[in-house]
Amino acid sequence: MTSETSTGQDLTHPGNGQAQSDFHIDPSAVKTGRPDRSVADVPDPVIECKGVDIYYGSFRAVSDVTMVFGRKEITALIGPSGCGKSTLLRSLNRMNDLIEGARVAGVIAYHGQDMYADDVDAIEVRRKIGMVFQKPNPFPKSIYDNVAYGPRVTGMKVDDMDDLVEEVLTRAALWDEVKDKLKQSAYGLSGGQQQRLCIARTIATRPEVILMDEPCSALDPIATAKIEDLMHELRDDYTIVVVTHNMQQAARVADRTAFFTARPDEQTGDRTGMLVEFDRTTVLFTKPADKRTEDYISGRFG
Ligand SMILES: Nc1ncnc2c1ncn2[C@@H]1O[C@H](COP(=O)(O)OP(=O)(O)OP(=O)(O)O)[C@@H](O)[C@H]1O
Repeated sequence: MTSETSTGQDLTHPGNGQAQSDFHIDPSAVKTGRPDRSVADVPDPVIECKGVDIYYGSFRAVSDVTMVFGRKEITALIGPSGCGKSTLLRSLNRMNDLIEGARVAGVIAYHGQDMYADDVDAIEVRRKIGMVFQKPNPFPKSIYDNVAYGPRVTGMKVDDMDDLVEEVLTRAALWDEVKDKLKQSAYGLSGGQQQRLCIARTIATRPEVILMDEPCSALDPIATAKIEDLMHELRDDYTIVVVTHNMQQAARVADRTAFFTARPDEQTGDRTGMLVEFDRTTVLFTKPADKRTEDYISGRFG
């Protein structure tokens, strides 16, 4: 079988030109990834990582990551279990601060400012850089109050909360499904609806960046497709970073993809995560520069 992307690249022959019957990426997924939008050669940085190491106590979980997250782009972090994707993601809005013993070395800058500098307020960082988790985790409150919660507790100036709730739920592609039951418990929603509510809750405080940690892994394929559609909608206004185990999902949604792997740390012997390759998604999936990337995306590793 020979399949081609919209750019005419042969997806069954990634990288080295050898036929691979076990190539796991659905070529049509790559083809439909970003047909409507070209991706700049160089991202316009919102968040920059420079020589980032992340530790849990003395264990170095992530080693020497240097990469940028581009404005109004979706960046996917992929790689085998334990390579530090979630650890890196959590460091991008100082969520790791909440984990005992977690520590970041190197620089993570938000619009050029070191977000770990002494005078930076971690709460403010998390307001600008929100996070959506793997398992939908609405508060035990009404649908309305889930959305209103963030603006209320952060003291955000809101002219009309009803308007904000409607706007945000509309933006999260949920309004039509919930507009007649706003006062009902969020727990009455399906998993996919709950996840869209969590996205609504995140954007209610007007962040610039949304971090998503495997946002669809607890969802069925239909709910997953809705979240992916929503991500496509949101990228017009937000910078999104998504951790996913699902390579097809990275190929479908992401402008750029970073592939990580884990290798024994030269200093400690522990397995530490490292960035192998970071490129435009279509390039990474069709012409990976590194053999390890090629092995991973072709299903021969991890
Ligand atoms: N809270 C923690 N305390 C100590 N070690 C941790 C903690 N969280 C993660 N780790 C370790 O850090 C390394 C990276 O884990 P992380 O969860 O970031 O990887 P991952 O690539 O996201 O994995 P997965 O795909 O399985 O979710 C692993 O060795 C893991 O055991």
